[in-house]
Amino acid sequence: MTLTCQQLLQKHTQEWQEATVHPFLVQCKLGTIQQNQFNTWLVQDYLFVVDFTRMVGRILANAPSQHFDVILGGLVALKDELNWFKEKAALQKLDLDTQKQLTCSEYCDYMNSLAAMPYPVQATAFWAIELAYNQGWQLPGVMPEPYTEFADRWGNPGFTNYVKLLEQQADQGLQTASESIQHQAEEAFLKVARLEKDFWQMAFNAA
Ligand SMILES: Cc1ncc(CO)c(N)n1
Repeated sequence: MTLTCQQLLQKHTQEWQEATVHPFLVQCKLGTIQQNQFNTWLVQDYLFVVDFTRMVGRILANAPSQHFDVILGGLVALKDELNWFKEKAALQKLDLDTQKQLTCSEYCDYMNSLAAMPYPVQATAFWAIELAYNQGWQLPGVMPEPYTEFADRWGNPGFTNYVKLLEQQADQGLQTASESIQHQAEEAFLKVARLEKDFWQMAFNAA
């Protein structure tokens, strides 16, 4: 039996719900999130995306060449995203040269540790990380200013489509993977879900 991304979502609905539905996002939607909470998220997510970009670069190096198109598209989007984060931080006079909080640090360490894992595990984690933000920012519905563009960055239809392509690539990798590798992919999915939940809570705690 081969594992698929959809099976992971069906098997672990509770964990995935906790990864993608959080008071932080609800309060962005309501416009009641505190500036301190939002700014903490902004700075820590920039630091996250720096290490995420490194992870995607390493995944590209392991991927079959048929997967390059989607991954290179992702890297181009990350080039834009990193510059966008810097602009947003500058507008709020936030210092990006800041220490990672513990949860951010744990997430980045985990992404670094994926370097030693087989490609299907990496591709599954990559898909899960992007899906978490795609669904997380999309589920609450249209957000008020100044959060509209944040929700749109990860919730827009083009991003949804990109995540579907990542899913196809992960599924393709899993199709020929051993049971042991499929098990590692499931563990990676659950680890990402837990770290996503903790990341929202980390920012929320800044109140
Ligand atoms: C914590 C976190 N997860 C996922 C993404 C999506 O890239 C992000 N920017 N930050």
